[in-house]
Order: sequence, then C-alpha cells, then structure tokens
Amino acid sequence: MHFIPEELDDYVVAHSEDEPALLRQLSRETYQKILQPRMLSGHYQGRVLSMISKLVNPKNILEIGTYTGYSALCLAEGIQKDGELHTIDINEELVDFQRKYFDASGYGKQIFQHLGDALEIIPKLEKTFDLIFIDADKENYSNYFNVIIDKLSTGGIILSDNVLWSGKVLETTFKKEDTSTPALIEYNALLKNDTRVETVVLPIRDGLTISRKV
Ligand SMILES: C[S@@+](CC[C@H](N)C(=O)[O-])C[C@H]1O[C@@H](n2cnc3c(N)ncnc32)[C@H](O)[C@@H]1O
Repeated sequence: MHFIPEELDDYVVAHSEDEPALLRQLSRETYQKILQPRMLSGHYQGRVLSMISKLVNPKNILEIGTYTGYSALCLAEGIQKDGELHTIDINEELVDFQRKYFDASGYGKQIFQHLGDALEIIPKLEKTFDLIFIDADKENYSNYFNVIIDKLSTGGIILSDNVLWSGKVLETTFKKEDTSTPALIEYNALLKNDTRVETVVLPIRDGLTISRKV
C-alpha cells in the first residue's frame, strides 16, 4: 500500500540513499528462492532503519524476526565497533541463507542468530539493548513489548514494523481468522498509553513506529 501517490513515493526513493550492492543481491536471492519475499524490509525502509541506527549508534541491538537478514544488515550499519546484534527467527530453513550474507557483510562476527520462538528466547538474553526492532508475528507485538521493555536502556529505541497493516487498523469489525489487525490496534494503543515510552508513528511503507524509553 502506498500512503502517498506512487509517483511521489518514487521521487522519495530516488532522492534517498542508494541500496548497497550486497543488500540488492540479498533481496534478489530472497525473491528468487524464499517464500513470501514481500516480508523483506526493502530498499527505502532499509535506508530508514540504517539512518536511525546510525543516529542511535547502539552498542547492542535486538531484532525479533530476521527472515533473510535484510533489516539486520541495515541495523548493523549503525552499531558500535564492539557492539552485538542479536536476531531471532523461528524458521530454521533461513539460518544458512542469513549467515551467508552476514559473513559477506563484514558484520558477521557481531551478529548472533537465535533460532526459536522469540518469547522463549528473549528472557534468556542477559543483555541491555539500545535499539530493538520488532518485526515478527503481529499477534505477539504486545507480548514482545512486555518482555523487552526492561531490557531496553533509558533513551533506547524500539522500532515496530507494519503498525498500519495496509490501513486495516482503521477497521472496527474483523474476519474471525484475522487475528493480526486487532492485535496491532491493541499494540498501537499500548504504545500510545504506556508512560515508559514516548511514541511517534511514521507512515513509512506499512507503518513504522519509533518509541523512545524515557
Ligand atoms: C516480516 S518477517 C521479518 C522481515 C525482516 N525483519 C526484514 O525486514 O527483512 C517476519 C519473520 O518473523 C518470524 N517469526 C514469526 N513468528 C516468530 C516467533 N514467534 N519467534 C521468532 N520469529 C518469528 C518469521 O519466521 C519471519 O521470518
């Protein structure tokens, strides 16, 4: 879904940073070989993630939902030299694909892959994070917030993807099988009302929220 006219959207992309060659290759291989390639962050959102990470200059980064590793590599661009990026995904078929690109990127030694359910893995990570990207199953966004908030440093940032869900967050009735839309509506309200964070929703791609821990 385009939140601004497609022509203007193209202009925005054309006047933003180019996509690095390795990420272009990763994206191409994802579209050729992996199911649901539209899940990948992509050129423009990737440059936004990279820019935010460079502004934050985090020591430790946590990502929930690695997929093929595109957003992890964008976030890694801002990490401190001795920092670590921990990224979690439940799909074991993606692990080798991710590692190939992590190692090719120069950030390989700083990136730690975790395989399994994020809600089980996060409590075992004994770290404080300065930047957290939530981009996994929408039904658990509120649960992810509740398990990560005490692991986020003061002044640290949570980025949450797909918070506008193609505009469906405006709906008031849902199909029985649609569990994502009500979960995202609940999550957006949680971020707005929780006094531990200040939050701004950006209408980028499918909606990207920035929340800063006060
Ligand atoms: C939208 S994709 C992530 C895209 C990636 N962040 C990017 O921008 O390239 C969501 C990922 O979350 C993973 N996922 C879904 N449920 C999960 C869970 N409970 N724990 C960990 N990962 C999960 C899926 O396997 C999928 O790879």
